[in-house]
Amino acid sequence: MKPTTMGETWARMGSTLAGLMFLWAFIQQFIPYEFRRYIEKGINTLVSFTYPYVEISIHEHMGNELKRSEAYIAVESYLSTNTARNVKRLKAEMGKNNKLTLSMDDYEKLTDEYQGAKVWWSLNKIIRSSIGSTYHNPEPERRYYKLIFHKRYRELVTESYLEHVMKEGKAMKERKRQRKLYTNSPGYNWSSYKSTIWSHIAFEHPASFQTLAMDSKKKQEIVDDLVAFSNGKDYYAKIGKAWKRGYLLYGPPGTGKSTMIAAMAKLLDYDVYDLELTAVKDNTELRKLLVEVTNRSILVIEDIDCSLDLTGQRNNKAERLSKSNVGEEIKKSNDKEEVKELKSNISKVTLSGLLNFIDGLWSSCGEERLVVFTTNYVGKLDPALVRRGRMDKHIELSYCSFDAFKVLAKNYLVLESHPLFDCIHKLMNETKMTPADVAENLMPKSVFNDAETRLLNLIQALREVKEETERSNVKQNQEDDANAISALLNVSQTSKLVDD
Ligand SMILES: Nc1ncnc2c1ncn2[C@@H]1O[C@H](COP(=O)(O)OP(=O)(O)OP(=O)(O)O)[C@@H](O)[C@H]1O
Ligand SMILES: [Mg+2]
Repeated sequence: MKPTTMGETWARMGSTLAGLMFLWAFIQQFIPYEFRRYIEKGINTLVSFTYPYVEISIHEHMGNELKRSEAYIAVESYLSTNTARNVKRLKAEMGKNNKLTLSMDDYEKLTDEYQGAKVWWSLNKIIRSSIGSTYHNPEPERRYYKLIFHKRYRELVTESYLEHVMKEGKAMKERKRQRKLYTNSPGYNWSSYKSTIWSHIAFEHPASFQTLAMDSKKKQEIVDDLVAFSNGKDYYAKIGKAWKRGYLLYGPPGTGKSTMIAAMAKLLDYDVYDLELTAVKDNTELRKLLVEVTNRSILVIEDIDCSLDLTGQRNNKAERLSKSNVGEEIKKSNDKEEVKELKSNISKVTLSGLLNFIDGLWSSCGEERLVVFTTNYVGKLDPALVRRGRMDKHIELSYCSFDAFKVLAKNYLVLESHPLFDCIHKLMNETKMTPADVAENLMPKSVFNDAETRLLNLIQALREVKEETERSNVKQNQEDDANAISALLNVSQTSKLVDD
């Protein structure tokens, strides 16, 4: 690619055209309408005769498509290769390994050569005027690339060059890809200036399946399942199933559910979309969000039991107001702003709306996607939500086993074995401690903490948990005995009354 040499030509052509337009605007008011149509038609024919160039536009969004066009994304990465050298105004974005990826800025142009043919690319935008735009909520912008080439290269460009651009662009995008963590913001005004309703940051979570503490056989089974899924394009097409898979991760807090999601993303090199369901207004907004999710990604809904009420109406997470309370509050309130805020607390995301995306007709949009739900209380979930086909694989993450402890010891202490391991093994069979708590005890608490001190800390903590469990078991037994005795006494008193 070479820097544009067309600059002056464009400028000259622009001013000539502007002059002609002005002249035409002036004289057309003296010409009757019928003649004007003929003249305009004639001018168009003349221009197409004399203007030897062909133009192709590639829009970021086609028609009513909600997703960014794949062709646009491919052109963007194809042109980014030599952009840094050839273009003066650039946009920078964080790429792989903390390196900046550069692409051309709006209204920049550059020249490319392909098999002896010269072509010109430019990045333009259309600002659509809409009612109600303000400084904070400006007009929506629609970007598009324009490709210009001489008509004698029409065949070469349409049949070979564009294919080359698509292929190279997609390959470059994949090479430079930095994994991203996306999230949705509450009450987002999606018609505004941003082209996407997800916000993202670079995703560089250090967790991997090597560092994940769990039963090694179970871990291998999950890894095999994930790898088979990511290589399963042809298989899924053959059996007529959308190329996606659902995982339900359940278990007590601190057992590694979120850590496993990070490990999954690292293993498959996928992006993560962390969907905060309580921030989604209704099913329409949910649909807009989900069609924007890119391929090769994991859609995550954490704590699904807290996000969605199983009657179909969303629960307000934590202490938010319940629907009936909101209704009461709205009636009482005189403040318009407060009423607006209270109304926005009423959500309309339904269970059926969510299910429709997981395996309804909408699920077929996009491919190579994992859907992961996490919960602490698997029993609370609606069977419809977690049945196979929706959540294909159910994975229980539980308290730390000795096998899992060995992984943590390797991660935190770089130890494969130690004489204290036997004692820990025995205590772990008798107690329940989460991997998060085990990991915390293995962390250095000062610079002088060696591996042995940290193992002793863990033993101490395990003993405390064991004693606490025993104490609460004794208390529970005493309560049970007391309840049984009072029940017996009640029965004997009743029978005495009956006898009397
Ligand atoms: N199985 C595990 N392997 C390695 N580290 C773990 C594991 N489980 C927990 N941890 C450690 O404990 C911390 C908390 O774990 P994590 O956030 O994955 O738990 P969680 O199951 O998602 O909990 P919650 O249900 O509260 O969301 C992690 O940062 C990690 O360091
Ligand atoms: Mg979690």
